[in-house]
Amino acid sequence: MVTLQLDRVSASYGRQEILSEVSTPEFQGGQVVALLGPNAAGKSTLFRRIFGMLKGGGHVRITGARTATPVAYMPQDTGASAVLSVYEAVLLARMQGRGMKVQNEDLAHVDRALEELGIAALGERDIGNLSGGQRQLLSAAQALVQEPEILLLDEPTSALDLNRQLGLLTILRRLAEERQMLIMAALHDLGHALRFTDQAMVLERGRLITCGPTDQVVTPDLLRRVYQVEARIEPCSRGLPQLIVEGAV
Ligand SMILES: Nc1ncnc2c1ncn2[C@@H]1O[C@H](COP(=O)(O)OP(=O)(O)OP(=O)(O)O)[C@@H](O)[C@H]1O
Repeated sequence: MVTLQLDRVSASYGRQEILSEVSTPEFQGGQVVALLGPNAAGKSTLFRRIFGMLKGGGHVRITGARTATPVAYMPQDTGASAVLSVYEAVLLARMQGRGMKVQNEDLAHVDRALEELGIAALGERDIGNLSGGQRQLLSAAQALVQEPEILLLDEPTSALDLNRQLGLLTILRRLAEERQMLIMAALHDLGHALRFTDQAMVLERGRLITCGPTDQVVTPDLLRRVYQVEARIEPCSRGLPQLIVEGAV
């Protein structure tokens, strides 16, 4: 089973250190981990560091991977400038690192990713003409079609309507279990974190301030200290944890 552990991971842009000695316990395939923290805390920077786009101190330890490139990364902003159809864009993502000889299996994976994310009907559309939410679902399809063992998602639901937010998070939860994939998602919606993730890690000004089971990490105290909001967490009528924000501190 794939595992990911951060050991005193640091990262800088030029001389400015952004991440400082971030260490975590070992996360495992099948888990969904929320990466939390206020704006500019360093969440995207941590993803770039894990993905290998940024170098820095410390170690990103990945063990038990079946493939040479086990990590896929869905960045936050996905401007689409190339003249490609949605289908072609997902196929191109699929072929990254696999050469250009497209097999039937690759096409089947593209179909499945588009189907799973509910955008199969957009296959022929030019990626330049998609709405923000459609583009976000396309990015998720481009990441999933690579069959990653570790999937890093930077605010994957930020442009989606409520129904699609729940839909995407439900699919990710299921895929993590079915494929024993480790998913790490940066989220600003702490209610979603409570509902859909097993573990949570919180960055503040580039430092990890807490990490553990989400229901032990996301507490009124954390919301007050880190996010400066007063909030309660209560079970909804279905017994699921619900975050009720009362206001700014
Ligand atoms: N390419 C870059 N060059 C220089 N500084 C950068 C660069 N990218 C990000 N930063 C800075 O690094 C810090 C962390 O940014 P990062 O995008 O990692 O935060 P974040 O937690 O993802 O924020 P948000 O929730 O607002 O998306 C910020 O102060 C940001 O201005």
